[in-house]
This record gives sequence, C-alpha cells and structure tokens, in this order.
Amino acid sequence: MGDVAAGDGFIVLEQVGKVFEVRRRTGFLRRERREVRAVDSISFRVARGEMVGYIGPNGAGKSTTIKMLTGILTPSAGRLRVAGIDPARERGRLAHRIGVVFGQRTTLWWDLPLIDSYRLAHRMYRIPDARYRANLDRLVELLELGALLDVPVRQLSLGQRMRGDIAAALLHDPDVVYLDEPTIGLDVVSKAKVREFLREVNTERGTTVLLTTHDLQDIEQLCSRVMVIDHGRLVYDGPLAGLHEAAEGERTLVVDLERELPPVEVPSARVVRVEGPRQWLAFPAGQSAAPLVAHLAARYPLVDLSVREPDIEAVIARMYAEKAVS
Ligand SMILES: Nc1ncnc2c1ncn2[C@@H]1O[C@H](COP(=O)(O)OP(=O)(O)OP(=O)(O)O)[C@@H](O)[C@H]1O
Repeated sequence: MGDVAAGDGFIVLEQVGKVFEVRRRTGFLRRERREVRAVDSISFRVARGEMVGYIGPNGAGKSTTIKMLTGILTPSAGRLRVAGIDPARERGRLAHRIGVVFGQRTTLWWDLPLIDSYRLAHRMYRIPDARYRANLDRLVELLELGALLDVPVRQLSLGQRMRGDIAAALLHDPDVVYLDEPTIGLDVVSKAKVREFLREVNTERGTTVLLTTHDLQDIEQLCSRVMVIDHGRLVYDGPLAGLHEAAEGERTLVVDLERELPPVEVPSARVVRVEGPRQWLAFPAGQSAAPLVAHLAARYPLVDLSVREPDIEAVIARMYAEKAVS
C-alpha cells in the first residue's frame, strides 16, 4: 500500500486489536490472569473532512480505539495510521495534527483562569502568534467565551467548561478531532450550540471529526456515516439511514385504551410495553397497520392510536439484543 494519508484513508485501521491482561487476586498468593479483548480486529478508513459517529454500548471498546488513535495505547495487533503517522511511535508529531475532547474529563487547568490554559497551549504547540490570535478570537466568538476567559475553570458551569475544552482542542488547527461524549450532561441549549459549532468547524476548515457519544441526537444531527462497535468488533459501518434498514425490522403501533387492560391479543403483532392504559405493539415493518387497527377497534375500547417508525435508539438496542442471543 502507498501513502496512507492520501485519498480516502486519512485515518486507517487494518485489523487493529488491543488485548489487556488483567490480574485478579483469587486467594492468598494466588492470582488469576485473564485477557480482555477490548478491540478485536477492527478495520476502517475515514477520509479527510469526514464527520463520523463511533458508537456502541458501555465497554464496547470506543475509548480504547480513541486512545490508540492518539498514541496513548499501542495496539496489540494490526496496523494503524493517522495522517500517515503511526500514533504510538510518533505521538509527539501526531499531537500537532490532532485535537481531543474527553467530555467526562477536562484538559484545562482547574485553578487557573480559562485564558491561561490557552496561553499554555500556544506555547506547548508552538502556534505562531498571528495564528494563535486569529484562532482564539474566532473560537471565543463562536463559542461565546468572551466573558469567561478570566474565570477560573473550576467556577465554570459544565456547558461553559465543555465549550472551553473544545476551544482548547482546536486552537492549534488540528486536522483531526476526536470527541468523546462532547455533549454529556449539557442542557438542550448548550448541546445545540456545541453541535452547531462542530458542524461549522467541519464545513469551514474541513476538520475530520470522529465523534463518540451516547446521545444519538448528536449522531443524527451531525454524522452521515456511523460505525457501531460492540464487544470490540465493528458490527456496522455505513450511512445512518442504513442503520434503520439494517434492523429493518419492526414498526410500533401505540394504542391508547379507555382503561388499563391486560396486554391485547392481535395476530402478527406482540405487545412490547404496557404503561397504564397505553400499550405498544410491535409488528413487521413490511405489513400494513390497517388490519391491526381494524382488529383492535372491533374488540377493544380504543381512544387513540399512532404508528411509529423505528428510531435509531431502538434499532441499536435491537442490534445489541440480537448479537447477545446469537
Ligand atoms: N487499562 C485497561 N485494563 C484492563 N481492561 C481495560 C482497560 N481499559 C479498558 N479495558 C476494558 O476493555 C473493554 C473496552 O473498554 P473501553 O473503555 O474501550 O469501552 P468504551 O466503549 O469506551 O466504554 P464506555 O462507553 O463505557 O466508555 C472493557 O471491557 C474495559 O473493561
């Protein structure tokens, strides 16, 4: 293979794996060794300027992947390149090309005013003065940080701190940003601001973004491509729309009855949830809802009903449920 930084392979993973060895004390002087396969033979490519969602349940291997992409962890197997660089070997050189935001942890200096963290980044990354000023001005404006620059980080609200962290990750104009839960714990308004900003950075600067999140609205609003990881393996890589089709599955009929009743009985549909007088019935997506409705109307005291298309959360939950039983 030629230059991996070229063409559609700005981030390249080829059968990358990471195994942790865990020791557990099982008795006096006895220890048990166990291997945890956190990432298991994952391959994907991300093109320059793409904005990709990287999602999966807790413990799926997302953070481990991100840590390998930044060079913090060395893969146990496979080949990995970011902008043509092997992250574990040239972590320092790569640091100038990437930005990282860990939503649950700040990279800012806790006791110092926000601006001090930026000044430190200016020196650490040796950002040319003019570029630092221009970037800082733009980020302060876009993320509305003006009034916060002199406030110690520990006094910032979660949403303010997150915006501060995002600015810190982008000051040195990285080509790639890894965002790990960038909207976690934020209120609706702050979430919207962060998303709008990320969209702008991606379009304006062509920054490549890898976004890890439990908030599927982040993905729905920002990413046209999504990768799903489960038990260390890539179980889906494709357009968001395809994820709905992948589960193709079922639609839901939500039925409001006059009163609380035992689960209704209808051919080719099953009750999946009951809450007071409301019941949820799953039925095959390819089937018309009309006969179900007719059947229900003839036998039960109906007040209202509506049909719901599968939403992405349900689709993903199902993918996991299916994997767990297979
Ligand atoms: N340093 C480590 N030593 C041992 N096991 C680890 C280590 N780091 C991660 N693991 C294990 O590897 C697996 C993948 O963890 P990882 O943190 O990558 O998952 P995740 O998808 O980021 O989960 P979450 O959404 O909860 O952050 C888990 O089983 C975890 O317990």
